[in-house]
Amino acid sequence: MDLKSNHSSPVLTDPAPLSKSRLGLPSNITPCSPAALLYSSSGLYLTIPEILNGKHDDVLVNGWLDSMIASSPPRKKLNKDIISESQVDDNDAAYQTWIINYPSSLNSFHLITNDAKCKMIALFLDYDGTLSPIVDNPDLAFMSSAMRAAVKEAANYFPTAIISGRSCDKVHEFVKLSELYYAGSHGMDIMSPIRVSESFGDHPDCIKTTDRKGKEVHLFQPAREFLPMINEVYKSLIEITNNIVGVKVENNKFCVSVHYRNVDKKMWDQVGCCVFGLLKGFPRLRVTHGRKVLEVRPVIDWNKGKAVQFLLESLQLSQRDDVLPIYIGDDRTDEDAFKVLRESSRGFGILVSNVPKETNASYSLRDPSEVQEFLKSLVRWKKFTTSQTEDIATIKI
Ligand SMILES: O=P(O)(O)OC[C@H]1O[C@H](O[C@H]2O[C@H](CO)[C@@H](O)[C@H](O)[C@H]2O)[C@H](O)[C@@H](O)[C@@H]1O
Repeated sequence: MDLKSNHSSPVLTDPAPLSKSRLGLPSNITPCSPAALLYSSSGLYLTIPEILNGKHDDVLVNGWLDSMIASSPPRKKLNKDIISESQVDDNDAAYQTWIINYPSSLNSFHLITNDAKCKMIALFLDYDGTLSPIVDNPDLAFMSSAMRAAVKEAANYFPTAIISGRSCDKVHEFVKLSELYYAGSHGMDIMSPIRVSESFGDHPDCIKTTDRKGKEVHLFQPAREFLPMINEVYKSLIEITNNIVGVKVENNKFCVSVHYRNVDKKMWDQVGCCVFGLLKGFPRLRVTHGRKVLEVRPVIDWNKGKAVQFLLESLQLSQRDDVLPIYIGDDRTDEDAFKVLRESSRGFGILVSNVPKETNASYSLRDPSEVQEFLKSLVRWKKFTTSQTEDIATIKI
């Protein structure tokens, strides 16, 4: 990736913003009744009752509503009283088949360390669902102190970055570790060390600033020009979803999350209608699906995968054959990072999931507690191999 040769903003040349195909809708259908949706990027001319009166026909429901449902698999029920034995068996059988292709990185730890022999591991960690368990209230997605200790210890041995959909500030508030690198807003807000190499240093979206400790750093914000638009959309979304019980709209600086986890399933189409309807007036914004969340973000060619490449370059690790990047994440947006690693044949992704999912990751872990165990195992292995190397060096002397 070379941004130096092209100093334009990484905005997609053909954004195809919110086309019907992008929404998964056939060409003869608009997401919501056109008469009901009169938005412009500078103002909103629609009241909630109008949206609620909009027709939600089958085709509409089979479009983004299906995506909303598909991206929100139910949490696995462990209580056998609630689901039948045969269902439990079916689910387990599907998982057991899936895990053959995406083995547990705890059970296949020897394969991973074999790969990592004589290499420097670079760790990339997603936050929600990876370092902290998924909870109903996004404001309460705290990380346990045991997990914090495991990440801190890992960062002592491997360059470690958090790449999250949340704003940098918010994820830093949760993680509270200054020894890490942070990429917020799905990688659209990166604070990285000052580079010796110039390939990003003089990019117009990359400025020099100081971090919380007063240290000089580079701040890379490829979507900076979208800030006023994102704020406008954030305010409008709060307003138009106001009547839908359980909706939560979260400002993540360069993107907005619209959560429907606590919304009655019957109302999900109305959440979708509000979001996709509003965005008809903002062709430079698009929606991606997360775990019971619609994420509104700029149509720019930037994602968590690009953020991984950017950080590897910033840390001057991208040209080295002896670096093994490992990315751990649970969400659809993490797939961009898994894909980058898979396609470059450098390192690999680990998907955090206890249900079978289509993925570009190579390994899996069931939940954040297994992530914690994996990080601790990596550190134990690293300490052991380092002490062995030191022993050999001592014998030679
Ligand atoms: O990239 P991530 O760090 O995984 O962030 C993705 C989104 O995570 C958060 O939402 C998710 O976790 C919440 C807390 O467990 C949960 O309530 C919600 O349903 C999940 O979608 C966060 O609130 C979003 O802003 C992030 O974009």
